[in-house]
Amino acid sequence: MVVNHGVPEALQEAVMEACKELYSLPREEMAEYIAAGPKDPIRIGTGLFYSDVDDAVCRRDYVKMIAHPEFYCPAKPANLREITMEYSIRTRELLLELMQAIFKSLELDSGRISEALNLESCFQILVGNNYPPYAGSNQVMGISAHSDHGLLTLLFQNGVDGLEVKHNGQWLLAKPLPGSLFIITGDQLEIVSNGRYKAVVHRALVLGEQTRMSFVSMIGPCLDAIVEPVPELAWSAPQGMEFRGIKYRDYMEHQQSSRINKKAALDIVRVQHNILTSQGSPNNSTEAASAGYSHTN
Ligand SMILES: O=C(O)CCC(=O)C(=O)O
Ligand SMILES: [Fe+2]
Repeated sequence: MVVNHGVPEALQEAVMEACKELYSLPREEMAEYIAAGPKDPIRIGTGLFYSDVDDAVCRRDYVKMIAHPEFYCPAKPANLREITMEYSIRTRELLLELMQAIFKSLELDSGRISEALNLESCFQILVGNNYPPYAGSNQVMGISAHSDHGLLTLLFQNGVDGLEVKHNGQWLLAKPLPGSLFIITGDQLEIVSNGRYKAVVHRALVLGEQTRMSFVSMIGPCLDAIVEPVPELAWSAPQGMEFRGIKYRDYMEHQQSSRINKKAALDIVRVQHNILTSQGSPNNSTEAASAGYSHTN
C-alpha cells in the first residue's frame, strides 16, 4: 500500500464515476470494443466467464485501455478521455518513482536499468473492473488467481473489499488504509530482480450485496525491451540466473494467449537448475544452467 501518494481523491472519484457511466451505456455503443481481441488497444468484456484455475464462475465487466506510449480511450462517455488521461499521467509518474525506489533498494544504478528497460517508453495499461453482486451460486468470483504481467500495478477500489493476495500459501483479504492505494508487484519485476521481488498472486472475490469496482493502472517495460535479470543480482544469487531474457511483448502475448494458472507464465523463462550431467548427477552450477537451461511450455 502507498499513502501520501499525491493522486487526488477527487480524481479517483471522477475515474470511478466515468467508469460507472461507461458500464451503463447500451451494448450497441460498446460493440466495437466488445468484439476486440487481446492485441487491440481498447477492449471491453462483460458477463460470466468460467475459470478453470479456480474452478469457479467469474462475473466481471471490464474495460482495458492502453495509456502509454500512446493513449487510447473509448469515445463515450465524453469526459472519460480527459479524466483517465490525467489519471494515467499521475499514476505513471508515481509508479516510475516507486520503480526508482525499488532499484535503489536493490543497490542498483536506477538510471542504467531504466535505460535497459526503456522506461521512458514504458507500456501502461488502465483497467476498470466492475463486479455486481450475484444472486446465484456462492461459487461466483470476480477475477481468478493470477499475477500481473508488468512491473508494478496500482489499484484502488470503491470502498467495497474483495481483493485477496496469496501470502505464505494463504489467501488474505486486502484492506486498504484510508486514502491508500494498493501496489502489486508483477512478473517483469520478478524477472528483472532475479526473484528478489516476487510477483504477487491475487484474485478478486464477490462478497456481499454491493457492487464492487476497482481501477488498475499497470506499468511494464517498453514492449520491445528484452527483460532479463540484472547481472549483479544473478552473480550474487546462490542459484545464479533464475530467468532467461525475453522480449516483454512476447511474454505478454504468451500470457494472454494461453490459459495460465496463477503465475505459471513465468515458467516459460524460468531456468531449470537441476539439469542432469552426462554422469547422471544433478548439477546446480550457474554455468551448466545457463549453457543448457530448459524451460517448460
Ligand atoms: O479487482 C481487483 O481487485 C483485482 C483486479 C485485477 O487483479 C486486475 O485487473 O488485474
Ligand atoms: Fe491483477
